[in-house]
Amino acid sequence: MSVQESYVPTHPDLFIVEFLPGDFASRLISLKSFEAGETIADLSRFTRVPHAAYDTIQCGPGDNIKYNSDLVYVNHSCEPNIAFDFSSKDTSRWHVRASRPIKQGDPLTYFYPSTEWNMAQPFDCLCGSAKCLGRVEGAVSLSAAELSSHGFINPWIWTQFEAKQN
Ligand SMILES: C[S@@+](CC[C@H](N)C(=O)[O-])C[C@H]1O[C@@H](n2cnc3c(N)ncnc32)[C@H](O)[C@@H]1O
Repeated sequence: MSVQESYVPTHPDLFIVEFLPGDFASRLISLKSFEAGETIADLSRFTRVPHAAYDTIQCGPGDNIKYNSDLVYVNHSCEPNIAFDFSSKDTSRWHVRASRPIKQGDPLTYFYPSTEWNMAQPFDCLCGSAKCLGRVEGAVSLSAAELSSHGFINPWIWTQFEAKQN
């Protein structure tokens, strides 16, 4: 059975996965409109995993989680429309929110270096934005200006960045 055939939506009221041919070409589409700053979903389904992979997200240094949800299909964009916020010490407050207005039918994207310090699977970005950085390897390879011009960045990434400077 293919991934598509065995797919069971985790948030059928919020998202739909658009399965596209090619490696890692699928994407997550919003079924609703959101205002900038609006919370879209909590991240309560996550589980911690020991190693970073293409389908994990970093919530702290050496701290990787699996979403266990459709959110794994959110692609990177250098001009993203959502943000994953791991800034609270209380994990029940971790959430994903709209970083700019989102219309029903828009693909959902976030800026991967906002959570990924050093990515397990770097790639050449196809986001098509005028602000595109090209190669996406994680925050470790970005300058302060590059890091600060693509929306929200998780505080622990800034902490790593400052440590690297010193
Ligand atoms: C967690 S997956 C996202 C869902 C993925 N598109 C899929 O079909 O499974 C992350 C992978 O998607 C691909 N990807 C995500 N955003 C991309 C982008 N802007 N340009 C090119 N590839 C991207 C990369 O291969 C990346 O390692």
